[in-house]
Amino acid sequence: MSALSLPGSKSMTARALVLSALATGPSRIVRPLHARDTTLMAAALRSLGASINTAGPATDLPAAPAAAGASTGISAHGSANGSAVWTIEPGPLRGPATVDVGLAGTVMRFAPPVAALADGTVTFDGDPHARNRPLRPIVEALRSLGVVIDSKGGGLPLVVRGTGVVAGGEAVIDASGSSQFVSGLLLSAPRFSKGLVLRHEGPPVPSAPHLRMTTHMLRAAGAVVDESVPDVWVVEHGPLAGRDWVIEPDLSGAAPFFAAAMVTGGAVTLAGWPRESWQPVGILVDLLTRMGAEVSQDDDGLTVRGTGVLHGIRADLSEVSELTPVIAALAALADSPSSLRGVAHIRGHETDRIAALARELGKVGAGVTEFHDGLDIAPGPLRSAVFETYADHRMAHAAAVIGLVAEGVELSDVACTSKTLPEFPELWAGLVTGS
Ligand SMILES: O=C(O)C1=C[C@@H](OP(=O)(O)O)[C@@H](O)[C@H](O)C1
Ligand SMILES: C=C(OP(=O)(O)O)C(=O)O
Repeated sequence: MSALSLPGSKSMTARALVLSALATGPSRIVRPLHARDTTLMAAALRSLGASINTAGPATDLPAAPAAAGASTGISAHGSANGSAVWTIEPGPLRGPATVDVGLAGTVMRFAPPVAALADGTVTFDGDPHARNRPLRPIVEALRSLGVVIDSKGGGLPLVVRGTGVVAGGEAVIDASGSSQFVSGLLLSAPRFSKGLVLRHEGPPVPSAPHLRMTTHMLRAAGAVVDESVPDVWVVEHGPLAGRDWVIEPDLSGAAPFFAAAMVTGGAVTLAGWPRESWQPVGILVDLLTRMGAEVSQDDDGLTVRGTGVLHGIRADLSEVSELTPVIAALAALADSPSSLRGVAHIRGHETDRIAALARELGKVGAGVTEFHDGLDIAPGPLRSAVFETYADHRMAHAAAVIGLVAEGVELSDVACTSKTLPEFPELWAGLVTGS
C-alpha cells in the first residue's frame, strides 16, 4: 500500500487567488497548489495590484475543522499534504500590466475579467498553443458588458483597456467550449457595478462540478449567487470578504496514481481527503469502481485498490473531462472495449486531447476510433513506442500509466507535468520503487 500526499487542487487554488485579490481585506490560502498554472495566476494578480506572498512559512495554520458544509465554506482536511500558506493583500487594481497566461485555461479565462476592473491597459499572451485555445465567448461577453478589448481573432494575444469600472448587467454566452468562460465572469461579477445575469445558450456546458466549485467559493467569500434556473447565473453586486481558504488535495492529480494501483493490483491512499469535497470525487469513484477498482475512505484518506481485473467502460465524461487521458489509458489496458463520449471540448484543452490520445494510444497497440466528442478504445497487444505528450501534463499522466504495463514505452517530455504537479516525476518514481 502506498500513501500519497498531494498538493492542493489547481482549480480551488486559482479561484481562491482571484477571490482574494478582489476582496476587501487580506486572505490566506492554506496548502495551495504551487505549480506553473497557479504561479502564473499569482503573478497575473500581482501585476494588477495585489500583494501576494507565495513563499510563506507554515505558521499559525488554522485548525482543520470537520468538513464544513457548503454554507460555511471550504471543507478542510485533517492531514498535512504540505503546509505552505500564501498571503494575499488586495490593492487597487491598475494597469499598465502584462500577463503571461502560459498554457493555463484558468489564467486566460479568469484574469481578463479582473483586468477589466483595473484602471489601465493590460496585455495578455501565453505559450504558442495558448493562442489556439478558445477565448472568444468570454471576450465577447465582456464587450457586451461594456469592456473594451482589442483582439484580432477573439483569442490571444489580447489587450483589455480597463477604466476601473465594469458596468455589468446582462450577458449571453455560449460556454459549450469551456465552463471556465462562465467561472471567469462569475468570479469577478460581484465587483461589476450592476452585478451580472449570465445566460448560457448553446450545447451543454461541460464540467458542471467546476461551476459548482465557483459558486460555492463565491458564496464562501460572501457573494450572493442564484443558480436556481438551469444555464442562468445571477451574481449580485457586493463586497467579497477576505478569509482563510483551506485547499483540498488535487483529485485530478491523484487520478494517475489511482490508475497505477488498478493496473498493478496494488493500492494507493490519497492522504488528507475530506469527507465532503468540492471536487467530483463521487464521479471518479464511480468510474474507477465500474472499471474494477475497490475504493474506500477512512481517516487515513481515500484508497483505491486494484483487484486484478480491469474492465472497459462506456461513459459520458463531460462532467470530469480533465480525467479523459487517464481513463483512456486505463481503457487501453482493459479486458474489453471502451466508449468515452461527451468531451468534444477537450479538443480545446492543452492540446487536442481526442486526436492526441487516438494517435498515441494507437502507437502503443490499442485500436482507437476517434469521434467528434470522444473515443472508442479496443485494447490490443501492447507495443513499445515513444508516447508524445504535446506539452500536455495529462498526456504525460496517461503515458506513465501505460508504461507501467507495456515494455519500452518512452515519454517524450515529463517536464510538462509542472503545469499542475511539479512533483510528479519524484512521486511516480517513489510509487513504482516503493521509496
Ligand atoms: O475551472 C476550472 O478550474 C477547470 C474547469 C475545467 O475546464 P473545461 O470546462 O474547459 O473542461 C477543467 O477541465 C479544467 O482543468 C479546470
Ligand atoms: C484542461 C486542463 O487545464 P486548463 O485549466 O488549462 O484548462 C487540465 O488541467 O486538464
